[in-house]
Amino acid sequence: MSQDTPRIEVRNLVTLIDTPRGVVEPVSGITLSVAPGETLGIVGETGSGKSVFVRSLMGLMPPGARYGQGSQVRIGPHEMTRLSPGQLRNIWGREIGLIPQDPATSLNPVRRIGAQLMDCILRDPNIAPSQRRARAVELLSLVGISDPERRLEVYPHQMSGGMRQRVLIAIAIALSPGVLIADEPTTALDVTIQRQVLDLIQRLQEEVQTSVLLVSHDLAVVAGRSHRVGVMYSGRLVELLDTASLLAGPRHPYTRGLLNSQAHHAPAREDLPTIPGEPPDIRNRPPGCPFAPRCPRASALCQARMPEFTPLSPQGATGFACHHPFEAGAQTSAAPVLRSVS
Ligand SMILES: Nc1ncnc2c1ncn2[C@@H]1O[C@H](COP(=O)(O)OP(=O)(O)OP(=O)(O)O)[C@@H](O)[C@H]1O
Repeated sequence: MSQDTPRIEVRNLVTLIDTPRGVVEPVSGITLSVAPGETLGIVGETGSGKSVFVRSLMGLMPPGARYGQGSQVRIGPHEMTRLSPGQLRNIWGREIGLIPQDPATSLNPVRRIGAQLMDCILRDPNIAPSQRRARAVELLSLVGISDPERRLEVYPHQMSGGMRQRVLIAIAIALSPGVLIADEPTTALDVTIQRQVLDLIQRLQEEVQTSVLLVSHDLAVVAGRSHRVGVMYSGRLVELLDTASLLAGPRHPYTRGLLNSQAHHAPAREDLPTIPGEPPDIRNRPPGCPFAPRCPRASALCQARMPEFTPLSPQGATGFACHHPFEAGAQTSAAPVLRSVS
């Protein structure tokens, strides 16, 4: 596999979930790839399908969920949609590491930090049993935990939320996976700690050339840290753009609305409207573009037909799905606000 081969390659990913009220499709035809050493941000409102998407990438499907026909998810050399549970468990940690949302519930409360780290380290055939403790100390130092020898002996409740999140990052990188998925890694943390944790993920990404998928409902969190940003709406990828284009003026009206709504980070400004209305219920999606009912530019065409993804660069590394996109670079008044917070 060459240096340039994407580490993550997703083609037409559809995730279906059987529910008592019928089948729902929280992830609906997503295609994207992530290069070695690249950080791709994934942003979308609550319920847009981000969590089901990242779990589908890992083969960690919710109960009752399955891949739609023709879905492809390649992580490194593995086609995830075809693996057995045993094969998947072997890949988790080695090829793909997950930094979960909530450090408070993701660690075992009754086991010491060192023991939890050791569970991962002992899966590494290159680390001799006599070196495992040293490796645990090294990992805690790497994620910026001071006095690591002593911290191996403590329980999760004896650490702050930010420190627990660092431990989870140490666990995620213990086997040096080529891909790290950070699913809302800072939602549960206060703003200063948020920044430190994001800095840490970025530093690890740069030092080790990991590919990172950084998932957040908050565009400001991903904008300053990602090479490209994918915008999800109602289970679909509506825009995929490089960060410079995001700040210069996105093409999709939803991305613009999202950008404008980020003004909540700054003092209220009347010239930055938020998006009126609610996303559609996925049990009852409109036939055309799911954003049409809220979109100021929507026409009869949008109500009737879902727009195709229009690629703007080779292999669809960037593009948008909209019948009435904004002109490239057409300014939005929110970009300076976003630039100042990321
Ligand atoms: N196990 C499930 N059974 C049925 N529907 C589900 C299941 N899990 C998720 N969904 C639905 O799929 C949609 C997407 O959910 P998902 O949790 O992926 O959104 P999200 O963007 O990650 O939101 P949040 O930021 O709140 O986590 C939602 O409408 C949700 O109700």
